[in-house]
Amino acid sequence: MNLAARSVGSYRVLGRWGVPSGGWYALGVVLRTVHLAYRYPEVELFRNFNLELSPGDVRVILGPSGSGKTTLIHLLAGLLALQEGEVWWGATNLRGLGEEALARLRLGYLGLVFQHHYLMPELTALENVLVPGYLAGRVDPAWGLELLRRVGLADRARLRPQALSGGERQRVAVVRALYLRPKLLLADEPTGSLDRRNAERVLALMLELSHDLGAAVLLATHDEHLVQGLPELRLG
Ligand SMILES: Nc1ncnc2c1ncn2[C@@H]1O[C@H](COP(=O)(O)OP(=O)(O)OP(=O)(O)O)[C@@H](O)[C@H]1O
Repeated sequence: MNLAARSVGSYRVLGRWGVPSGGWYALGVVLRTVHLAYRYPEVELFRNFNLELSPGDVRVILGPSGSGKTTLIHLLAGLLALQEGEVWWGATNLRGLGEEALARLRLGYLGLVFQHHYLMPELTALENVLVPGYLAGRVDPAWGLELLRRVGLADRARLRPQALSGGERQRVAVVRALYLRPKLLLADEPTGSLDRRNAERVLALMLELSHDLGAAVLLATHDEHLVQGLPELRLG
């Protein structure tokens, strides 16, 4: 698979044009970090971390185990309290948002994929895909089925996770994350528990579907080989 040949949108660096933060400029930005820093008592993970994603952009966060990838994804998702710096989703600064406002915003704005699929075992593949729809009051089985078809799983829609392969489960998780057409997809080692062939397939489908739905993608992984050719930032 030649990922380098895939359309990955534009790659821009914060401050390249010296444009000030906020205002009209923020409308075209899906995710922005400004001087982000994080440390645990024993270790500083990153400092002055600046990142900007526009609609359709794809960026990889590369780093070895323990370099802070998961911590960074959690900060960007608003799942971990900020220490220093800012995280913006479009024109909204996450700092100062209450839990309830953040949860409401997250539902429509953000898709999340983790190494583990976190599918609900008692629900079918299609029902799992529809879970965000129930939470947001936007249940559309035809759309869920269409997305499953896009990742080659239309004939698996009525099966429960235990009847699916690892790669199939992860494709369902990707579809669930994209069901509400989020502006931003954050993926933390989404292929970490798959073999090479399945990892490549899941990654390719995730990028293709995100691209078609207009979502910017930030993907954290330690696997340099898998993401060769995609624009990257390094931690650690
Ligand atoms: N709650 C915590 N308290 C103290 N240290 C922590 C905590 N969570 C993570 N760490 C440390 O911070 C560092 C970064 O952890 P993190 O999980 O973000 O890295 P990672 O790059 O995602 O690693 P991996 O690829 O192994 O999942 C590690 O050294 C970890 O031990």
